[in-house]
Amino acid sequence: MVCWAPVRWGADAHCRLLGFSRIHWVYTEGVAMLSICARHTRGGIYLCNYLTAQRAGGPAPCHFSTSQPSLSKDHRDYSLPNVSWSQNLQDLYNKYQELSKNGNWKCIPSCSQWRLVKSQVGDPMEGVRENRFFIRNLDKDGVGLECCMFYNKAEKRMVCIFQPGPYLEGPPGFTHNGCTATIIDSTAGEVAVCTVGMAVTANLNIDYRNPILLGSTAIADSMVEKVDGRKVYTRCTVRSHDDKVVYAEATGLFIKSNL
Ligand SMILES: CCCCCCCC(=O)SCCNC(=O)CCNC(=O)[C@H](O)C(C)(C)COP(=O)(O)OP(=O)(O)OC[C@H]1O[C@@H](n2cnc3c(N)ncnc32)[C@H](O)[C@@H]1OP(=O)(O)O
Repeated sequence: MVCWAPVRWGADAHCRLLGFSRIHWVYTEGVAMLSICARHTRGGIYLCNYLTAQRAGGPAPCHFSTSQPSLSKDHRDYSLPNVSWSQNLQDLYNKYQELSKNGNWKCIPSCSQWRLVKSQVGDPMEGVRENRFFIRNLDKDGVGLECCMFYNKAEKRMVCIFQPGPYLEGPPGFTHNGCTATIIDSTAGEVAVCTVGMAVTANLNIDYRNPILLGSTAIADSMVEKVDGRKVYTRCTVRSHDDKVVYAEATGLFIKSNL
């Protein structure tokens, strides 16, 4: 069975989770979302330049990254703790790892997938190209998004514990709302995909309740509310690590892929 997956967080892991044997990587939102959301970050500008250069067939700018992975390198699992993690993030990670021991929760690995793919469905970057894991697209630990997702199949629920870094600044000292939207979209999208198979976002409504301080630890808690044919209705709440502050509430509609 073939799974057509967009370049997303853990898509590879999910395809395996869902029992797909082959994975074809399809370029979808990467460039568009990077140019909107990541433009505000130094790394984002590098990435935009890099992707623009690639599309034009030229070389990547040399300032893109000093630790740019090579295609032959093993993939790194970005969901593992690193030194930039705060104690709060580490504590939450430990909590969900503990909950995973009885099998109710499952930690979702996130990989920086770099694959050689050929255009199969009108890929705008035809030929050989490189794919990156969008929500963790800065190689340097701690400057972008540090995060890890946990899935609960019985509850049709996905949580993403995360810590936004300084390159994700919107209002001074606080997280850009585009970043929060990305986390919500990714977390809700993941639970939709885990529930029905490949699906894409058709609609996302977000109420931003409170700003998220950069460097703080938060949780995006998403669940599937209803499946109606190809339509998957999800709900997501983003709150502080101690559940005291609600940062955002969202509903999302995902449509199961026909492919
Ligand atoms: C591991 C991977 C994680 C995945 C996370 C995914 C997160 C993403 O960012 S995905 C990328 C961003 N999203 C996209 O690119 C999607 C762009 N849009 C599309 O491709 C299409 O519009 C698509 C697929 C959503 C729907 O098109 P299509 O397959 O033709 O279905 P269509 O017949 O129009 O709609 C199916 C049903 O959904 C409803 N629907 C579609 N869009 C909407 C909408 N925006 N609002 C409400 N209802 C909608 C239709 O009314 C229809 O309902 P019904 O069956 O009751 O008549």
